Amino acid sequence: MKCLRPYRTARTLMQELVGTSPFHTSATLHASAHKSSRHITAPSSRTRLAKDLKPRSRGKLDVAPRPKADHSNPSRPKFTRDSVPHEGVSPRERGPIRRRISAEAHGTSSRKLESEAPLDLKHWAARAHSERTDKRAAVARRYQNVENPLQGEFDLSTESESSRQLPKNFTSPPLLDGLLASLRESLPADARPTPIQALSLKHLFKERDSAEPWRQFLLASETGSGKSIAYLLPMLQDLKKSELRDPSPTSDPPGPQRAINPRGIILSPTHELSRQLSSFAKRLLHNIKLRVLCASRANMPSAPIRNRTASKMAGDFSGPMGPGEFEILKGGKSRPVDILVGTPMKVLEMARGRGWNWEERDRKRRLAEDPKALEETDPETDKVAPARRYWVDEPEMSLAGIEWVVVDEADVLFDPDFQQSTRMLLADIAAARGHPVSFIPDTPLLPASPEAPQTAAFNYPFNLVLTSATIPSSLASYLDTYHPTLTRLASPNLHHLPRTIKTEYAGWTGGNRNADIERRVRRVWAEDALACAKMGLPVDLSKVLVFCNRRSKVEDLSAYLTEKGIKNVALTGTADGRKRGSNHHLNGFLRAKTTVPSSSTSLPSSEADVPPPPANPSADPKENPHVMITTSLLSRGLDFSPDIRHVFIVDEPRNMIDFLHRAGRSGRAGQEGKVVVFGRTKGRGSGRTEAVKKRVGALVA
Ligand SMILES: Nc1ncnc2c1ncn2[C@@H]1O[C@H](COP(=O)(O)OP(=O)(O)OP(=O)(O)O)[C@@H](O)[C@H]1O
Repeated sequence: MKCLRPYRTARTLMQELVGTSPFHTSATLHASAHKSSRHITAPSSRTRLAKDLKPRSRGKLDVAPRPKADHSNPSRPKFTRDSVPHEGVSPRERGPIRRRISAEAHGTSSRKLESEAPLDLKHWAARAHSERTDKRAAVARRYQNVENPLQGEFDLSTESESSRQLPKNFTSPPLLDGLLASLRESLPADARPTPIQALSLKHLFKERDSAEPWRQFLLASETGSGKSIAYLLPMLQDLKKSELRDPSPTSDPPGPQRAINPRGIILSPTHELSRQLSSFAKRLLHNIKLRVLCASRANMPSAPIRNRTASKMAGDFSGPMGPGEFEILKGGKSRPVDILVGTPMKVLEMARGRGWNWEERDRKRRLAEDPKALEETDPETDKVAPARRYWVDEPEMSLAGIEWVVVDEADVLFDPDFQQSTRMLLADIAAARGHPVSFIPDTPLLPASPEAPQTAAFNYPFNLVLTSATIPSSLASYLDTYHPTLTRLASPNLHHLPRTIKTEYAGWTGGNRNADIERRVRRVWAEDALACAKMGLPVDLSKVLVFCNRRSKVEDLSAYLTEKGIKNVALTGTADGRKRGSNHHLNGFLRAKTTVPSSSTSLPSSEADVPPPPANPSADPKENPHVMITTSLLSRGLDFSPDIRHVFIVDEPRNMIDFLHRAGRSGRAGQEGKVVVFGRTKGRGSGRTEAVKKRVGALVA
């Protein structure tokens, strides 16, 4: 008799066909959730925030005291949630008393009375209120047990008495009149130094000590807290003062004379940030007349040009160039430069000569394309074929006069992608100033062995200022080893979200994710329109910044929103707009030069005062893009317009450092902002969202 085939489930059938189970058992789900949360909870030392900044040796740490709540400030957001629902009396206070009296009068239990009470509007409101508060208390209890990644961070008990006596305004110590005037033009009239600026005023303005002329500082404070002013003011003031002391130095700086001889350099990770910083520095300098140059792509191409002949390359340098003058290649206009702003690679290119690393880059490129390409031997000489020869231009910048170096976004510029060029440049400057420091290219940035930390210290012959909103453990241990005398200045809110940023979570519906994002954008605009209509103000729709993890996702979402009639700007590393020498591709999203955040908003006193809303074509999202979609490229340092009140994080943040920087593009300088984190709230992947929620919850100040 023919034997019956055993009963096979759909699962086993599929397993046989595809070789693995396509279904998720609870075990595999758990494993995948565990794997994904491990991805977030066990970051490497590069992506893990440092637990403290206490120097292990001679360096100092100064943490600004926590500012006291200023209730008199009208710009402070007023939270009306949980306000008492009726007649100004809390139902929590009233409820039990009424119940007690009634229970006594009737001789019954309060529980019974409560259930029998008629459900009028007041009771309903009281019950809704207590349900809400209970729910919030439950959520708070849930997050109480979350391990705070920053526990023990910046123990304020170590704060010295003197750190409480921080300058309360920008005149103390006196800034140069011209600098103070420019600063006042750039900030609101009632602006006071932020904690990091107060620390800078206290520590960075000290007169140079002949015994220790060069100092090293770390400025660490949350995003949007004014670090740029904290380092620009002391640097600009010092450079101006030294110029006033010695207007025409008789002796040129040592070393070869070059077209530009800056006295200060600001390094940043992107061209966009360099341009914004240089234009901000220009605004601060227009009264004291120092000169700033941004070394951006506008000045010269930065990629190797393969079919470039030597004569064409030489042609770029037509025109006379004298010491202290810089021949702008396109304009042909020469001008002296005091401060240069640029990326480390760009500045190295100017200091070493264009093309200095092209041979090596070409070799690496060819090796990446075909590992055997460079092994081929030349049949005539029987030698390994050499890499292609490139023209190396004359260096056009001298590093010998540099007195200040600022490394903005230090955690990026000391991460593996940038650290080699950053350290190479610092070593070049030290060598040009006659005090070489040891630098071995290709060595990874690792702390030296504990036995020899002091011998490894870098004593650079210039003032060095490092700034960042996040200090990863790897950077903290590097600084301990190589910069033992570094003075660390930190704000009390470091490694937390700015207080003005609220977080919100949005669940995917399970359908098209792009459609979910579109719906959310439209909801933001509907809320804005309603709020404006209520106040009788012209419609002012928020701009939304959307962060994705991958370029393909940026392009896909951009195409979808365009199809749905939402104009947007999609910006990835290879975007054409980035190749121009300006920030025009970010127009409408970056803080405008003339925009000064107002600390007090005056509202119309009555409806009769409300002027008719003017037609503003730029406020129409169909005319003007109100959505920018990008990757982490634009998450660093850029000062976005206060119109950006919403940041959407649509892909799970890679780590909390990334999250803090992305979220920090809104809610800058005390403005309100909201970060909306998308994730799965049910089913597969919801564990990952829960892990992100916990991590983000720990960052809320
Ligand atoms: N004391 C102040 N009062 C009011 N506004 C200020 C003050 N200091 C700076 N600002 C404004 O705050 C905004 C953010 O400043 P800035 O870009 O320097 O922040 P940041 O700390 O460098 O941020 P990030 O970490 O994102 O780079 C700027 O528009 C600046 O003009």
